[in-house]
Amino acid sequence: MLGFGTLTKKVFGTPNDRKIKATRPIIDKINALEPEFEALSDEGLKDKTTELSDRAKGGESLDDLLPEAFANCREAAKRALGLRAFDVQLMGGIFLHQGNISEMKTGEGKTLVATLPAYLNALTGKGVHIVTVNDYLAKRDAEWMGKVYGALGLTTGVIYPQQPEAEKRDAYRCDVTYATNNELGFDYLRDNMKSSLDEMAQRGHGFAIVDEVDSILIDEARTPLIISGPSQDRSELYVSVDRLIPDLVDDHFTIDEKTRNVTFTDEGNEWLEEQLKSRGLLPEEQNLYDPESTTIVHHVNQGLRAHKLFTRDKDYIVRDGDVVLIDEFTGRMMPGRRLSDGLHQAIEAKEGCNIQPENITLASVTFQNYFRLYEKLSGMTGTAVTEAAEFAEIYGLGVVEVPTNQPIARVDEDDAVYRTTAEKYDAVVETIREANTKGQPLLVGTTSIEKSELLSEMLTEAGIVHNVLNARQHEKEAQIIADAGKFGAVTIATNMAGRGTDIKLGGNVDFKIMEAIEADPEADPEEIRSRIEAEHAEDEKKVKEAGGLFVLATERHESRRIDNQLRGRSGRQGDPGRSAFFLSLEDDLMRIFGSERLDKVLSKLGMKEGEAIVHPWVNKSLERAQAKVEARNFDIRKQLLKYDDVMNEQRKVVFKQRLDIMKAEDLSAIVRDMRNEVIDDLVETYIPPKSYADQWDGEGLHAAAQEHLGIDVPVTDWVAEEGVDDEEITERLEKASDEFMAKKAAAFGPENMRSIEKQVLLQTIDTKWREHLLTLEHLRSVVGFRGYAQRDPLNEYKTEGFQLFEGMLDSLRTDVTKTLAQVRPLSEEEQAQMMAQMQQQRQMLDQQTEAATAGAAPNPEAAAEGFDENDPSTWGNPGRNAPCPCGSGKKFKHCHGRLQ
Ligand SMILES: Nc1ncnc2c1ncn2[C@@H]1O[C@H](COP(=O)(O)OP(=O)(O)OP(=O)(O)O)[C@@H](O)[C@H]1O
Repeated sequence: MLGFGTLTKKVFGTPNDRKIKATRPIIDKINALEPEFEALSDEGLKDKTTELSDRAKGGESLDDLLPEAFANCREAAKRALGLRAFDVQLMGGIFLHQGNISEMKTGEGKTLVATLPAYLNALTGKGVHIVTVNDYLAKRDAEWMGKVYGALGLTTGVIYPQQPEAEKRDAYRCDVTYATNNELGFDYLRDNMKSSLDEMAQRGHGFAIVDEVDSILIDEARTPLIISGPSQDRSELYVSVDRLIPDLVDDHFTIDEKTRNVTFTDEGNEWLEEQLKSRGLLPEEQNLYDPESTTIVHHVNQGLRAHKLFTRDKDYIVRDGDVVLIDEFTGRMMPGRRLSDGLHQAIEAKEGCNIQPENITLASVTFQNYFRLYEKLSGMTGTAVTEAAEFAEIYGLGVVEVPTNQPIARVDEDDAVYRTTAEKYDAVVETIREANTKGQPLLVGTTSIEKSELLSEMLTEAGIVHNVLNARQHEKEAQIIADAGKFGAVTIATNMAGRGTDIKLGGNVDFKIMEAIEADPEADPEEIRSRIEAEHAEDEKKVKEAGGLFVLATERHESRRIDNQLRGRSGRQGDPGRSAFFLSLEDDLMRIFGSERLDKVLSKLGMKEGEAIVHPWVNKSLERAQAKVEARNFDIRKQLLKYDDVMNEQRKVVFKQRLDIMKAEDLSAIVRDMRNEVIDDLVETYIPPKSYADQWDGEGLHAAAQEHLGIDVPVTDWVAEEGVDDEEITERLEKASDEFMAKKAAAFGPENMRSIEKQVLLQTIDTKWREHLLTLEHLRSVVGFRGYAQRDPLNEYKTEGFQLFEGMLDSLRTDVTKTLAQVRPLSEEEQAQMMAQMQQQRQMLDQQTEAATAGAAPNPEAAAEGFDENDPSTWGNPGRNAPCPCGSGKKFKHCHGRLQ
């Protein structure tokens, strides 16, 4: 019987059906244009691009241009790749252009789909970014689809790790740029650490098409991108905080062993405030709950955790003066691993070890916030519906299911559950043997490199010839995939065989042709081509008769999507195929999340050794377990985003200001405004409003003017004058400092002065912003501990985060004014010294950034590594006026530089 819901869907159509129907007239238009575009010459296609682009720039809407643009792009792909986009692909492209997520089943040709909206949107002249999950795909797609854009007269770029700066900038200036989410995010962060516009790599964020959108915007969204570097030495602080901890008594704090958190009681807080003040760790006028106290409170918390929650020889050991962590699951030492947020340093202080500098965040952004920078965002995936709610909530993206071109012919079997891992693997090997005997190609999915190798050993023992695709076999990836669909092939893979792994039944014909040409370079390539194509058709037929590709998975992943992706390597473009999951009660997912009920039911059903239970109920129960994990992860991400939103708003303000400063020719007005605000503040401090003249502190103001503005003016005389008020004094100070700065500008030359102002502004913003990031991190870890249990930590974080931000802007003004008041032309000697220092710093930062980008912990010693004062080839490019790296004490130009 049909439920009421199903019935109404049948009568009115689902919202998805309606969206699909709405594209029909557009697709008809594109199809009707086909003969007209077929008739165009190759040049004609490019001319069409120029025409469409002119019309777009002239104000015609992209929606109006869509049919012609899609028709042109389809024609170009036909000529360049021999692929004619199917109607469902056009449909997927329309949804992308409209800023949706197009859900298209695995193997439906999403790579080609992306070219349609990318081309249309690139007509505006703003670059389009196509985001892939890994570097291999970015490169593959840029090369593959680059032919289509080339035929249309557009340029294609690709971004990759450690790319030379100039090349990277060019790639971003292409019409369409392929890149991974990691590279895009890091480039954005790095750009906002640059000091001039032409050093910036990216040129804005117009339209992005995120391929495999759920993996990028959902799986990876939990880990923020971070560029870090070492901070200043704060060992003294750790030691002073550490001395305080043993004096705490039991009713000062509570400990929660489960969450590994500590909280101070009201009494504890009172005691702490007093102690911190008496030890000079907290200014007298400051309260423990002031936002300014965040950092010290954070360190006290970490000190307390170090003492009460971390036990020597259980959680860590002390070896050669280092604190080395112990893995709680394996009991092994983890040298080199460090606890974050100053906790490791707190333990070092507790053990009297050397305190190593902590790494601080120089810049950070979550993928969620990076992608929200784009004016228009869209995505593609094989499997989004499981996360539709999250896409709508966080990114405002709708998900539309696009029908498949051909009905899916793959048979997905119910899971087979065994009692033990050993029984499972026995069954896996047996099943592989059966399929292999009839020649059906197999892709066997495993969850780790170790497991893939273990299974490989078993197959070798069983005498089954096979290939292994895992990170160790990275180099041979393309070849292994090209062979995986051949008659009788067995390929064991980790989840490297996921998105983008395009396994062709009978093998990859292009590879076969290439091989044949290489084997016989004398022969006519065209002849080889037609011969191999004919042979390949036979191979393909044979494999189809054997049942197509069989995907056999040996474990379920935490996320349903990853499982579906693995299944989707089979049954592409309507091909026959089969998929099955073999599991055991000892699998991680079953142990951790499989409900006890499952266990009971299975034993009731009476599992016998070596026998599997296959029942749809088991599948449902497992999916529920997976859904639970997904829901938990979703909550974590939402929480992360809420906290990150606070920083995100501030980051946007700061990055925008930076950009404005970089763009500005002349910042003297801004700098003067800052100076005047500082003067207002000074006058207000020393000559309080509505106060009597005898309360005025002329001497204080005199000293402050000297310190902050660099001017020595007779303030004490001024305040003694008859009829002089605060306004008058403010004006005199403004005038005096204007004159002082004007003289300075004349000494430097106006042009130099403008550039000094710019550099000082940028550098001060950067320093302040970094300090602020650190304080925000600390704030985040302390809001939860605050004694006010009834307050919402997130709200606390928002309010205090805002106050800290305002405080940062205030101190920014003061610092810029002070620094500019102090700058003076340098002697040649000083200049040389400074240049050398700056260069060293820059090199160090670059190296650290690279290290952080590569995912490795930045190693402060790395900068010195490789440098050898006896070997000029290790010196890089020393400045001509810098001290010679050989250590002679002479300038480079007068020493080794002379040799060049
Ligand atoms: N219009 C077309 N006509 C014929 N073949 C096509 C067409 N579009 C794509 N294909 C082929 O379909 C295969 C799958 O393409 P692609 O790898 O882009 O799929 P996908 O949707 O990205 O799959 P997955 O996400 O599972 O990797 C490729 O071999 C491609 O050449």
